[in-house]
Amino acid sequence: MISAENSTRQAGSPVVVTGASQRFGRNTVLEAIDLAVAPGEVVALLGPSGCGKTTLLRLLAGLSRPTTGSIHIGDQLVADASSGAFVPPERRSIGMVFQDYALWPHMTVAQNVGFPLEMQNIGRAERDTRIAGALEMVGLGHVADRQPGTLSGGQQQRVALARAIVSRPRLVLFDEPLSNLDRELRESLVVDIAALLRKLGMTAVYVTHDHGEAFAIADRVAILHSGNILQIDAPEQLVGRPTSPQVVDFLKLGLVLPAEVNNGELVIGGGAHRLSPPAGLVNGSRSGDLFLPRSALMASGVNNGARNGNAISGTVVHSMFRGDGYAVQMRFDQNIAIEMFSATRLGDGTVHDLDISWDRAFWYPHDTSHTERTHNA
Ligand SMILES: Nc1ncnc2c1ncn2[C@@H]1O[C@H](COP(=O)(O)OP(=O)(O)OP(=O)(O)O)[C@@H](O)[C@H]1O
Repeated sequence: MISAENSTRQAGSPVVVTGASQRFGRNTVLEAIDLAVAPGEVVALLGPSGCGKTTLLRLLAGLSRPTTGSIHIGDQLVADASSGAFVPPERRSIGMVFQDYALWPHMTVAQNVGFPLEMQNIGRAERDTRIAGALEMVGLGHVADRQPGTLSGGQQQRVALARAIVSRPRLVLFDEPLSNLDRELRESLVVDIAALLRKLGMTAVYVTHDHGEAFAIADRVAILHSGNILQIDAPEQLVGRPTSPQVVDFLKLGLVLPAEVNNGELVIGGGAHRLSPPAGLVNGSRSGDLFLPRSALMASGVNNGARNGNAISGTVVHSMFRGDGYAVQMRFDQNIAIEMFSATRLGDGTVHDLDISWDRAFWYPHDTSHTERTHNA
């Protein structure tokens, strides 16, 4: 159990990234990223493999230089592509926690945790007090004299966390820190890390590809896709008001159906489905993506062949028992499927109508003259 009850609250620094891009040869991995992290704020970078999360973290750490743009940590300009200014990692006052713990096996836990303080030439007595304090905070005061190799994975990651915070850095960076741990341990440790960061008021950037982890730890989550930040918002806002179909798709929030608008009707899949949206939802555009969150869809029974503009029919791929009901995979088109919850098993291959609550639907117009997404609430 991590405890921060006796620590003094300290504020981390703000971080401002302006127009930062990263190119490797002809490959642009990050495109003109703007990101502002407030003092004491925890921001998660969430996105699929290869979207540029670690690359952005490495820029913040000073492990690589941006091709364009600049980065401030607090008042310090730590990287600026146009002037060539660059502050190396050891002079940025940052703590880092990696996926593989990166502890020194030949040192004791206390020596590992005290290493950043030694680098800062902090005297022995002060060092010992701070090491003991940091180990206490991560609930590992009793293993100070052990070697990391004799500890469990979860304990080793707590040692790495103690080492990252012991020198009271301005910013703590996490790169998929829980990926090597089993699910139960991940869930408990993420809650503990979040509590510790909040107690200490530390600014943190946390890279993960796990939605649950990002939502549990972050004040705001940035969704990265192909080197761009698609949306950065509080978890509730991301789920409740996604600003693009890509965000919906990545977070698996429901059904995204590309549609043409014809005489007020939404024509989907070349006419396979025809829906009658309420006035105002599609707002005069000719085509777009209709987003129906799971909460906007309710199974209303086996389709009887009749056309209903307020329901969409899908074919059950399979129903899987999940203890409190069934996870049902439904297919609407060759490439469009979602997983839904049903209290009863729905027969494989049967066609069901899903009633649409239009007040929960979103519309993302394709037409450039209608770039705002609309929501019918
Ligand atoms: N030093 C490098 N030279 C060339 N390409 C690189 C270099 N570092 C990263 N890349 C490329 O940049 C892209 C983004 O990599 P990055 O590690 O930032 O992704 P990520 O989102 O962290 O992915 P993952 O979740 O798999 O770690 C990848 O296509 C990767 O191959």
